[in-house]
Amino acid sequence: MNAPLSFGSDALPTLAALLRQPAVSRVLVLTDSNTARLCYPLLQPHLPDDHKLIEIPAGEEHKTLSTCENVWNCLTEYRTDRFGVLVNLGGGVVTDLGGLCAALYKRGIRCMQVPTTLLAQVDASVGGKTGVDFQNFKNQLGVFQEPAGVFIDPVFLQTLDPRQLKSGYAEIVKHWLIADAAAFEEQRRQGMFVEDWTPIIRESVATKQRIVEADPLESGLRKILNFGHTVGHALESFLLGQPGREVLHGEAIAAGIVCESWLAVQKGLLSPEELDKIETFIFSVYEKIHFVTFETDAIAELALQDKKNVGATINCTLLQGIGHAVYDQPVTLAELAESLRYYHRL
Ligand SMILES: NC(=O)c1ccc[n+]([C@@H]2O[C@H](COP(=O)([O-])OP(=O)(O)OC[C@H]3O[C@@H](n4cnc5c(N)ncnc54)[C@H](O)[C@@H]3O)[C@@H](O)[C@H]2O)c1
Ligand SMILES: O=C(O)C(=O)C[C@@H](O)[C@H](O)[C@H](O)COP(=O)(O)O
Ligand SMILES: [Zn+2]
Repeated sequence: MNAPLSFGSDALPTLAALLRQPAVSRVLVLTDSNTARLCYPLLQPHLPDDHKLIEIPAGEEHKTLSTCENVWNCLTEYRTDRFGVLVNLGGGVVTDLGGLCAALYKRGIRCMQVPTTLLAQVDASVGGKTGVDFQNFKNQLGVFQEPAGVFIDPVFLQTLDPRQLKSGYAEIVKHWLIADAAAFEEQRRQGMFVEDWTPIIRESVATKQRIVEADPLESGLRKILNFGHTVGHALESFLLGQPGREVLHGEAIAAGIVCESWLAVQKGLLSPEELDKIETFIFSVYEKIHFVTFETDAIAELALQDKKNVGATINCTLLQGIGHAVYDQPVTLAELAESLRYYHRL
């Protein structure tokens, strides 16, 4: 079941009321170095006076087990008991990592997600996937654990830089492509022009919640939420830890969307005209990610660690027409590498 979700200007007051209940022994707030500065001042008036702060460095490179250890050190030093509540205030790195820290500390304490990036508001804070990267493989360690609540207030987006907004937008586009052809068509016609994110966030969250509700542990249908991620994660992993070449999660997923749409055309699931619409739209928003052709095999091989695989079979989620996705579509390493070469040539 999806966690209770509170949206808009009600979100933080609702959180405040929950944190003041007697069943909460202590409130701990997890931030990264940016959200400590830019988002905590908005949350602070809603917190009990005796809350404690835990800060981690910002960035995907810190989404690791060693950062978790620092968080667990702090929880332990503050003598947090099982009735402590961890409030994760940040983007997807903080909500994923904080979710995992809460799930494992003393076999599980409650956490509340307060997402502060567009990406975390429409995707990462919803659905209970927690995790950290390991050996640069994305979310290699993690558990499914729903938070005690999700509190989405678009006010946090006011300080977010445009590159981060675009990164989050990729997951919105993914939701349209797998489940809402009409919304994709509307955005395609007007370009990425958004005056008010609020209705778009609401819609996107509702799409994700519907899918998660049907298959919370990803035994089937939920795999459609992973569209763009077989290639996208491989690309993100490949570039992670190469100074100056790192890309944001959503940027990698935008590239993955193009590659996997091309794969769908090869399998006769998507028409060339639909592929053209998708890639024209993607390139109207995102710059091309640079790699050289001789790197394509190495990038493709990283997909051997994808969580949708069974044994040596790489299972992709592909579009069967815009607005509809099918999961467990086997693809070969050679096909994945070819899709990257197609992207490279565009
Ligand atoms: N669990 C899931 O279902 C799920 C879904 C999608 C993505 N993810 C994960 O989410 C992560 C990406 O999340 P992200 O894009 O939010 O990145 P992020 O958490 O790194 O945040 C991006 C940057 O924005 C800063 N920031 C956060 N809120 C801000 C604000 N309001 N104003 C100014 N700066 C702010 C952060 O400090 C960081 O520097 C990836 O690790 C990805 O794997 C998880
Ligand atoms: O919620 C899901 O399910 C997703 O796949 C959403 C993705 O956008 C997200 O990036 C997720 O973290 C990927 O999960 P993984 O299982 O491929 O690590
Ligand atoms: Zn994603």
